[in-house]
Amino acid sequence: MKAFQDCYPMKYAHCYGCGRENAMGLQLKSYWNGVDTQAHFTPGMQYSGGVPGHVYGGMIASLLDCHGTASAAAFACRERGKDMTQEANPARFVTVSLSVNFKRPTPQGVELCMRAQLLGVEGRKVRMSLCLLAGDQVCATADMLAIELLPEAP
Ligand SMILES: CCCCCCCCCCCCCCCC(=O)SCCNC(=O)CCNC(=O)[C@H](O)C(C)(C)COP(=O)(O)OP(=O)(O)OC[C@H]1O[C@@H](n2cnc3c(N)ncnc32)[C@H](O)[C@@H]1OP(=O)(O)O
Repeated sequence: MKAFQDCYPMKYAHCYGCGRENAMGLQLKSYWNGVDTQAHFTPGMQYSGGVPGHVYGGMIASLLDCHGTASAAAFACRERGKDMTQEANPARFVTVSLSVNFKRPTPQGVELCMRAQLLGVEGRKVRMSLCLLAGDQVCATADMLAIELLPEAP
């Protein structure tokens, strides 16, 4: 299965969180999970929060952010009757609003799962509900608004 981020043109493949061309980055990969989307990632021990054994909150926000923008593009393509993974130049989205609710400490040393659910597409706007799980425990939830970038001038 092709990851959403692997569909970004080379020019947009350098994001710290999800760019496949960023060797120092996280290289997050997002996929369909039925009608929703998901991604998995195990943060290294350097992403410790203040409490030993707990993941840094900024890392949690980054994982939700990058999974969210990729999901926004996939959801928007689907709403338009297209398959993002088959598009040569798919829609490109950026985050304008991300509100994270840290519900419980996120443990280090385990694979985390990020999920996104579409709430609605309105023109260039995609609203989503996201969550981050460790095993079956929801550690964080988020509301996100992503906006589609206008097509580049030739
Ligand atoms: C920058 C990178 C480029 C490359 C992209 C490549 C993409 C493929 C790689 C993806 C990689 C993933 C990356 C990880 C996720 C990030 O971290 S993205 C980086 C963080 N986000 C940003 O830097 C976004 C900064 N903001 C912007 O660039 C511009 O405000 C935007 C979003 C392009 C919109 O500007 P615009 O095209 O001039 O549109 P504008 O008319 O201002 O707004 C359109 C609509 O959005 C609404 N809106 C705009 N901003 C907001 C806001 N902050 N809150 C609420 N509503 C808003 C407006 O009210 C308007 O609504 P309507 O009036 O249509 O109802």
